[in-house]
This record gives sequence, structure tokens and C-alpha cells, in this order.
Amino acid sequence: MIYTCTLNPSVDYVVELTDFHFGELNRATKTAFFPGGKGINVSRVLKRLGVDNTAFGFIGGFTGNFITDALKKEQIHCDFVEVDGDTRINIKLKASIETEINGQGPLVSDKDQQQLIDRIERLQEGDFLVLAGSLPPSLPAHFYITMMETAKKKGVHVVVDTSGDALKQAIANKPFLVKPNQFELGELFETTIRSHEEIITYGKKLIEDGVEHVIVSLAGDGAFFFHKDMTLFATVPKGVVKNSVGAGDSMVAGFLAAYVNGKSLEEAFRYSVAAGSATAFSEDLCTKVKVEQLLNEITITRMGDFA
Ligand SMILES: Nc1ncnc2c1ncn2[C@@H]1O[C@H](COP(=O)(O)OP(=O)(O)OP(=O)(O)O)[C@@H](O)[C@H]1O
Ligand SMILES: O=P(O)(O)OC[C@@]1(O)O[C@H](CO)[C@@H](O)[C@@H]1O
Repeated sequence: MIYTCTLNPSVDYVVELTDFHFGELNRATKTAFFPGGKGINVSRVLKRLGVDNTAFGFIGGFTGNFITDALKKEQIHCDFVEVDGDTRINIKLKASIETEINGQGPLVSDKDQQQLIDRIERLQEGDFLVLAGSLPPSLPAHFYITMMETAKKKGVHVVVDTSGDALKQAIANKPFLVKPNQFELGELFETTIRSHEEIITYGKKLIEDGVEHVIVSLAGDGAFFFHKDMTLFATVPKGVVKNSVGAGDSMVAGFLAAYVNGKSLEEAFRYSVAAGSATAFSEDLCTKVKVEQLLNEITITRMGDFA
């Protein structure tokens, strides 16, 4: 079974405008609400790709109810810990360029934290746990590690999609999969990455450090995949980008969906890139039909065996 965990879910309020002017009254041309947060996006895409899963995390208030209702309508199992405050609202402004304002998130008590750890304690060997997104400010920075250690003791495969210190600490626990973008990969090694050669150097370094699978996304410029037996580069399909929110999360879901269905690593990587681009080319997250339409538009090159 696949479980996703979103410590800081969000209602994503997407506001479209022809133009945005600071300090003035701006009127939207279109608005929409979506259940959001990285793990929740992974859950939604997994379900669309035909993979049942359960969503964990902390949720609260009227915004939390909106999320659980939306997920239940999509037949995603929800096993959230209910907190006292309101789940945050993240604003996604789409004018000539995209601007995001992410909220802080509610207070999470020690008791709430323990309830989430108890859920992780109940996972079984061979399960997958996707830990994704930022921590609400009230959670200690090492909470990711506490969750990872709990899961690893149970023989659970842990996937980590976060950034900054939380990602850095997670690497030490040898996760099954991480998916940094180019900037996040640089952040991990306290450097700025500018070339494919540098991506290969640092991607391989993560494998040497014990991460099993690494996907490095480069938005419209392709993606790399690293495993102890191979380094692959994929082109991305061409299309009109409508929405980059959730594209990275869709890559995680695409890889996992193909992997648990027994596809080879190369095919799982192809599926991952197709899912990322299918979301980028959609208003909401990708659909299975759209992902499968893009599979043949991706060229994968083997960069030589990992030595
Ligand atoms: N211009 C584009 N053309 C085609 N595909 C794209 C484009 N931009 C993004 N994508 C798809 O989205 C994937 C993820 O993009 P990106 O590297 O921006 O990830 P990310 O930074 O984790 O995204 P986010 O945090 O916005 O979800 C890419 O690997 C690709 O499949
Ligand atoms: O603040 P975080 O947890 O880093 O990111 C949250 C978020 O921006 O990520 C998702 C897209 O990846 C959105 O649904 C959500 O609003």
C-alpha cells in the first residue's frame, strides 16, 4: 500500500488575472480552489493513475473539511490527524508570470504529532510512505527524521519530496526516492548548479550517500534519473504550460505508480516525466489519458553506467 503524508496541507486558491498591479484593486478573470499540499497532490495523481493510496497528515478547520471532502469525492482514503487550527490557504496568482504566497499552517500539538507517529507505526514491511512538503512552523525540524526512522524500522520504503534542511537531514536516512529540482539539488550541497555535468556529479553523490533512486527535474529542460546501475536523461514533451503547481509531485506519483505496477526503472522514469508534463499542460493535475499520450514523446538516453 502507498501512504502519502502532508504535514502542511493547503487549499490552493488559484487566481487568474490578465495583469497584476501592486497597490491597486485587481479583479480576477477566473478563480478556483483545489485541495493542495505536496503529498495530497501525489495521492490525487496516484489515484488518477489507478493506484489506491491513503493520505496522512495534519488537517483542521473549514479548509481542512474542504480538503477531506474533495479527496473523498475522488475516492482517496483519508486518515488525517485533526488539529485545532485551520489548514492554510495558499494563493497561486497567475498573471503574465506565476506568483505563489504559501501560508504558514496551524499549530500542531505534541499529542497530534504522536498520533501521526502512531499511524506510521502501523505500516507494514514493503509499504511506501511519501513524505512531502514543508513543515508547519510549530513542528520541530527533525520531525521528518522521526517519521523516517519510524517507517524504516518497519521496512517501509520512504520517498521524500521536500527542500532545505528537512531534505538534507532526510538524505542521511537513505530514502527510496528523492526528487529535487536543479535549485534544490544545489541547495543540498550548498552550491549553485549550472550544468548537466554538475547535475551528474551531485546526482551520483546522492546515490553514493545511499539514496536508492534520484530524479532531478529541470522544468522544460528535461530530467535526470540516478540509480546504482544507471544514469538516464529524459527530454520533456513540448506543449503549452498552463500550470506548474503540482508538476513535481506528479513526477513522484508517476514514478511510484509505474514502479508498483512492475515496470522497469527506465519505464517508471518515463512515466514520471510524462506525468510531470501532463500536469504542466493541464489546469488541474494530470489525467491517466494525458500521461499516456505523452509517453512516446519522451526520449531517454543512457548516460553510461554508474561507476
Ligand atoms: N516547460 C515545460 N515543458 C514540459 N514539461 C514541463 C515544463 N515545465 C515543467 N514541466 C514538467 O514538470 C516537471 C517538474 O518540473 P520542475 O522541474 O519545475 O519541478 P518542481 O520545481 O518540483 O515543480 P513544482 O514545485 O512546481 O511542482 C518536469 O520534469 C516536466 O515533466
Ligand atoms: O509550502 P510547501 O509545503 O513547500 O508547498 C505547498 C505547495 O506549494 O506545494 C504544492 C505544489 O507542489 C501545492 O499544492 C502547495 O500549495
